[in-house]
Amino acid sequence: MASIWLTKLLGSCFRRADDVEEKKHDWLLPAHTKFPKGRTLAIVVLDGWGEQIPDQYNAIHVANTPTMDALKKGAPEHWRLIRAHGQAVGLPTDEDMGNSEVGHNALGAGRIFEQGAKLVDSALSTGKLFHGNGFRYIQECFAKGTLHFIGLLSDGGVHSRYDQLQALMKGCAANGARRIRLHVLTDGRDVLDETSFKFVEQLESDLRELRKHGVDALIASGGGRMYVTMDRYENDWNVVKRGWDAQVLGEAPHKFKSALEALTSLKAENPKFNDQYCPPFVIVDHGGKAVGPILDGDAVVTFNFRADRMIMLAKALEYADFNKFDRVRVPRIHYAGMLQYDGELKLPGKYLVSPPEIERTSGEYLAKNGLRTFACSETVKFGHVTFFWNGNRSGLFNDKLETYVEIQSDQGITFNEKPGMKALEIGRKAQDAILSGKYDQVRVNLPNGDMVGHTGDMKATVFGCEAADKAVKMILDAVKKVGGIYLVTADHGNAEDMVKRNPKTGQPLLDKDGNIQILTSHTCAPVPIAIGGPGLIPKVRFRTDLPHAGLANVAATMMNLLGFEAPADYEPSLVEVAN
Ligand SMILES: O=C(O)[C@@H](CO)OP(=O)(O)O
Ligand SMILES: [Mn+2]
Ligand SMILES: [Mn+2]
Repeated sequence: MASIWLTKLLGSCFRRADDVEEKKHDWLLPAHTKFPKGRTLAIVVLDGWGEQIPDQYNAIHVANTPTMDALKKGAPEHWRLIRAHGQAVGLPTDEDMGNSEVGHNALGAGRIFEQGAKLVDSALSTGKLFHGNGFRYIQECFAKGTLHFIGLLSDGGVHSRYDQLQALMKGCAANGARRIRLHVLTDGRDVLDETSFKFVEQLESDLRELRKHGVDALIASGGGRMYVTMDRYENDWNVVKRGWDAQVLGEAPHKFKSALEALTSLKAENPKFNDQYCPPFVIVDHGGKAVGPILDGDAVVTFNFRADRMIMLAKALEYADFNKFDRVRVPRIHYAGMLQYDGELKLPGKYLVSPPEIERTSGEYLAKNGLRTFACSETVKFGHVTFFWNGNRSGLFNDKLETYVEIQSDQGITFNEKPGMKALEIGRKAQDAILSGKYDQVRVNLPNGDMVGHTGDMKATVFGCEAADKAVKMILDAVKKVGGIYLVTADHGNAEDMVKRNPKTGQPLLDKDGNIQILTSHTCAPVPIAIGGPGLIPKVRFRTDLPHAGLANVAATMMNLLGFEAPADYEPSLVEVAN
């Protein structure tokens, strides 16, 4: 008896040891038979830098960008285009433009995951959303409290989509919500400027419909996404505070009877009015009382599926211990995010749809294989090369092997005011990291094409692209000095197209006053990828058998360039060594 017991025990010990061994083995990347190890690899992501018709509305084409132009001459062996939008990055359709979250997720994870937009679509269409724990949690407040929705009023599909909000409101009403308040953030960044009017009209009509069915449903507050609530990476907490005051406290410098009146009056008052920077406003009743502050016993849903610009608000709503601004009054609420926005912080704790499970990212593999990584950008893009790159996971995998450096972004300005942004500082930090010999991978994001492109200011965007090009040169020079390798790419298009075009002719579209319609959003354009540097062994070239490759093919490429085979389930590497 005892010996059987002992055999079993020993057996299980051995099995456990085997399992551990297997786990460890899983993480070890085999050495590549052709690509050597030990060459510093610089990875540069030009944010918002796509390939488009080379005309006067293409800021990258107009800009003087000798470094990027020289890389292009390496085509087709060392320069090519890859997909950065639609299904290639896990978005619902090929009509969906790319964005930083899905772009950097794909770059870092080496595989295509169904992204938030798609997961929410399916949770809504199957009705699964209304049966989950997150929904039950907010539902507990429906009988006595108000249900508040806070999010981006847009159909851009980058942070949110209006049809999802519609389905959510309807579903909540059908499942018992009796009082609903909307706290809207106007867009103008993923959609054309001043489309806020159209979205507010649509929302008012949907709320009227709900009221007909006995639901007390109203817009309670509003503000522009870049000035109210949707800051990211803790660049400027004042942005979140402005939103808090309007949404929670029911206080704002501007008070109106309706959201449409708010937009119309604010625009009439200020010739520079635009959707992105609309000041905060509160809707009041005839007695001047805010119609929907967030109170004890209420439920709150942040309906954006994208993470970065919801995390700060999620912290303010969820953390008992919070010192970023004076919340004045902290209501006891049931709060759920559309998704969980940060997998490491488990923030928020309750959510309506489970986020994509982006695991085994390249960053984690590199750390497990002892490679040393340096990642850097300025605040507004810092999380892109860290948090997004690592599958929406904050923090380091290994603090002995990784260094993440954030350069503080300018605060309180629109980036056309200082279009150079911190590109040269990022270039300098990358240079130092490369020359130090302390890192195997040095990874940066250069924000100009995107952040300045979003302002719609052509001249400033041209300047910004030139600054980014200079930073690329600084990095390439350092790579040259240490005999390293570079991989330069982008996460999606933006600066290469500054006007809305007729899809058939490619000519710019005019608005009703005859002015060219400015495009502030991302695009569906492919993006360049270039490799090179003295560390690249002879005869390395891009494969020609992957014409539809996208951002997800970059991680395996990078692992090869570092001397490793990529995991078998990663999208294939773009490079080969010719015979
Ligand atoms: O600024 C943002 O939030 C988006 C556009 O909505 O841009 P990016 O995906 O490049 O971060
Ligand atoms: Mn981007
Ligand atoms: Mn952008």
